Amino acid sequence: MNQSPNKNWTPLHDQLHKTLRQRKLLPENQRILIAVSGGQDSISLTKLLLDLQSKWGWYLAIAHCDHRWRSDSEANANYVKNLATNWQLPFFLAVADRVYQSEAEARKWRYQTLSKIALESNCQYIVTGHTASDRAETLLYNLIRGSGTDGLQALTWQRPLTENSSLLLIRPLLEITRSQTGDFCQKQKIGIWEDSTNQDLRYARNRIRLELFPMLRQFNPQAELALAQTAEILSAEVDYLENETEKLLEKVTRMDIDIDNLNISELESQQVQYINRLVLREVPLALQRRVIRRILQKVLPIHPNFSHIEKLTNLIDAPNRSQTDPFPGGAIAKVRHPWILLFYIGNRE
Ligand SMILES: Nc1ncnc2c1ncn2[C@@H]1O[C@H](COP(=O)(O)OP(=O)(O)OP(=O)(O)O)[C@@H](O)[C@H]1O
Repeated sequence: MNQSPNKNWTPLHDQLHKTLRQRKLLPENQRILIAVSGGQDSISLTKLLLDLQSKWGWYLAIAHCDHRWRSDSEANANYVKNLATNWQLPFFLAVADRVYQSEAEARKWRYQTLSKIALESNCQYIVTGHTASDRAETLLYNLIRGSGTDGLQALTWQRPLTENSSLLLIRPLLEITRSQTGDFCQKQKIGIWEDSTNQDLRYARNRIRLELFPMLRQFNPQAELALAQTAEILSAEVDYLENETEKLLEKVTRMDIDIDNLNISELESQQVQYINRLVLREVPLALQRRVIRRILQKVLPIHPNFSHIEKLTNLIDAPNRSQTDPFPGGAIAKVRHPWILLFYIGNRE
């Protein structure tokens, strides 16, 4: 890219410009709401987008959510407000009506609030400052908790935020590390609001960042980037597999074989999910497991784990009349060639 006349232009500007162009994340002339916490990542994102604004013709605005969690929450909000004023950007503040008990609850409120502000101000995009470092940490965290490959996708470039509107959440900094945003703020002489809870080792995420990652860097100084790239590769693979699973699921559960001769009166009070073993036998194990997991998600009262999925997958090749011991919630699966019959009580949907 040609050198910009802006003397503060940096390689990070070039990198983001390239990412936006290649991935088509934020098209020209769109209205964009930037979620700004006041930390180095979202501040860097705001400054970078502001500097790129004239090239892309965007409308930009800032939103900050005050969770009222910390004693300095209001000062934090004022800090972001002043920044918006200095940069001549419209500013929206939302203050939580109550103090949410868990991080998950607070996050839910934040995304709902940001969506509302975006819709009211006619913005089609909300952008956040999630970085490659966040992606690497999420990947590790999910890996340790055994979330399977879907959890390993770990933060995607974009996702829809609401069901009935086209509002999108975009994370443009997923190839930029936290140390890069730190350097950027320092060199651009932009102050940041340090969130004191980021140092609190009672939070698992902080321990991963402050204790685990320094160790991992001893094995590979680029550990964060390596993990973030792995998340990127897995993300595309999971998308592909999920598409295939969706198509297969329809075939596997379609009732196009005569089932009249199956004696299922023994469990009349229960519901039955039919699973076509002949179709499943023709596909790779990776897809068998995915289809089985999707069926169990619908039927079990809890999230199916590895052993639940294996138990049912094993019936694909098991002798006729084999059956499993009960799953949580009492569901039982029986083989009645060519079907697996999964008897269960109630329905999660
Ligand atoms: N209080 C806030 N107000 C506005 N935006 C925020 C706020 N907190 C976080 N964000 C946005 O979310 C991004 C990620 O922040 P952070 O990692 O602290 O949140 P998280 O809750 O861990 O992430 P996630 O939202 O993915 O669960 C920030 O870069 C910023 O864009």
